[in-house]
Amino acid sequence: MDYQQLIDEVYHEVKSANPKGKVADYIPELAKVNPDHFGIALVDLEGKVYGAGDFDIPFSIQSISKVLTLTMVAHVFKDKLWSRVNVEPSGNPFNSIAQLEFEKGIPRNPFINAGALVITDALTSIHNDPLEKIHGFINEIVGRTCVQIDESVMNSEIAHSERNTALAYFLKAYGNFENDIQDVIRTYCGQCAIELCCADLARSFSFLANQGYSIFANRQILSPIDTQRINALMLTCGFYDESGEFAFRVGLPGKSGVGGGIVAVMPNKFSVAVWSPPLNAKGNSPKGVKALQLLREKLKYSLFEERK
Ligand SMILES: NC(=O)CC[C@H](N)C(=O)O
Repeated sequence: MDYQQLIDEVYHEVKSANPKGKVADYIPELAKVNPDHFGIALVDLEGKVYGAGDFDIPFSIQSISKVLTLTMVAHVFKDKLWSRVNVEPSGNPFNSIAQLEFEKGIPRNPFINAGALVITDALTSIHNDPLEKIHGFINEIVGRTCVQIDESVMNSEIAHSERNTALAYFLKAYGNFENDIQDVIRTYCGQCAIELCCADLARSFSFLANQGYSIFANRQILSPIDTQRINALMLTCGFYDESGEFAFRVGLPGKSGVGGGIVAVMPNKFSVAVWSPPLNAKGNSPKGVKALQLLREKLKYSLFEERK
């Protein structure tokens, strides 16, 4: 399969279909991004990068960071972590407060905001400077020092963090939060404000396509079973209340963020990242979803069947 030809075709077909969305503005600083950016990068298991469009321009990874923080604590906490966070799709918006109360402070999964706050809290319990650790980890799995934080996005999100802070207080009220709430919110906003380009994002997720081994870090990041679990979570929960739709249309484990990025993996084949800032009502990028759907349809194999 000629991956460069594949993503060039996808890029041009999506550009001409031009599905519409609206740039997120509930974090005011995010609304300033140029909505016309569009890029795709695919990384094969030898580490070769194939790019189209704005694949080398950094953007705010937002909720995509939740997969990487989960990776950082998964092996430390083993099964104990899963008593603090469930593994079911939420079917609700990513920042729902009602669901957290209804379920007595145990978030539905680690990719909605409440679950991600528990993960960042767990990370804060084991590291003095968790944000530094997150940077170091991402640089390691990308294979170069590339992580930067958009301070204005971070400060904008901290200044508008009422909902996330409310979620953290709910968690604390149910005894599911160990650290200082403002410290954890700061780290959480910092991890969401990390900027990566599509190429580096796809490189950072390569270990999830490779049974937990990162060819960029030259080490096993997760065991094969934990890798399979994180991929299962991405497949069932990676797109908030549109996770079923994404599995139906694309059928790959993936994660979206309100910066307009989506990253997905085809186990044992490649990782791929797409970026287009406008979002649909569920907080996912319509161009990104379309691109991944077309890409999947053009392949002769899927997650569920090998090439004949
Ligand atoms: N869906 C997202 O990307 C949400 C992340 C965003 N930083 C928030 O907490 O609201």
